[in-house]
Amino acid sequence: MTSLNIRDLEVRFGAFTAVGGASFDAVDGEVHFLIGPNGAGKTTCVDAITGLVSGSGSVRMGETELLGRPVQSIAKLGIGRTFQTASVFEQLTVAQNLDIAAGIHRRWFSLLGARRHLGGRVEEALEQTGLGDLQDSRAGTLSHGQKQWLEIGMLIVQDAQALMLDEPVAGMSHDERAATGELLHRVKEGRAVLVVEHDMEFMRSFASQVTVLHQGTVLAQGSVAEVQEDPRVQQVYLGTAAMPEEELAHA
Ligand SMILES: Nc1ncnc2c1ncn2[C@@H]1O[C@H](COP(=O)(O)OP(=O)(O)OP(=O)(O)O)[C@@H](O)[C@H]1O
Repeated sequence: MTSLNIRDLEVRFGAFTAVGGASFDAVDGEVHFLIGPNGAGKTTCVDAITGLVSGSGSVRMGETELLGRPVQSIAKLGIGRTFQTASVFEQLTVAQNLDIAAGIHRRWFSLLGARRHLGGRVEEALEQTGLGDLQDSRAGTLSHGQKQWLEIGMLIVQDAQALMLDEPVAGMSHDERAATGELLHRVKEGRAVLVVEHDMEFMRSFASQVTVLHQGTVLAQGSVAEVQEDPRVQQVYLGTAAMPEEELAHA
């Protein structure tokens, strides 16, 4: 069972404290949303978990402490991450992108050559992401949403045990958002999924657990209903221009 346990996480940039002692758990079987107004420290938390910035406190995956390890070491331990802008090889096909992510060591000309038998994890990723019909399409021809799914597939083939997704549905159509939410619920089995998100409708529809950050600290945690009913959460969102008007109506 994969469990990410974040305790008293603190990240400073010079004299400024971006994350001031945040604690929360992301466990497998749940899609855990990290929400909060602009500048709350969401991305900085993920940066600290994945080793991009230094932090103090503790981030454990099982018994393993992640803080203090370099980025590559954390990735090798099975912490995968996507960014808002998908980074896929646009000239290569969907299957070739997955092959490369899976670390199949072959010469480039053989990667670019004729179709061959796909590995089991690649097949699994194609099935989970729903990209099976597009496996021979160049990644550059995919829609924005499909590229994000391919990136998630690339984490699946790397056998990532914990997925950190930074605003995965930004710029997606309504249908792509729904498909992404369903994808996250497929991949959450056996994996911890942590989603940084501003889209409150998406969060309400697909969050198993929610942590609300505000000014670098945890304001509230719980189910969607619990955090929505929390007066402190309502105050933070109603007292800020960080959410679009239609979202304020729901907050
Ligand atoms: N490298 C850095 N140097 C200095 N300050 C930083 C750095 N990175 C982030 N910050 C500051 O830390 C705070 C938290 O930023 P962070 O990006 O984590 O917030 P966020 O909740 O992800 O916001 P958003 O939703 O707008 O992306 C912000 O005030 C930001 O300006």
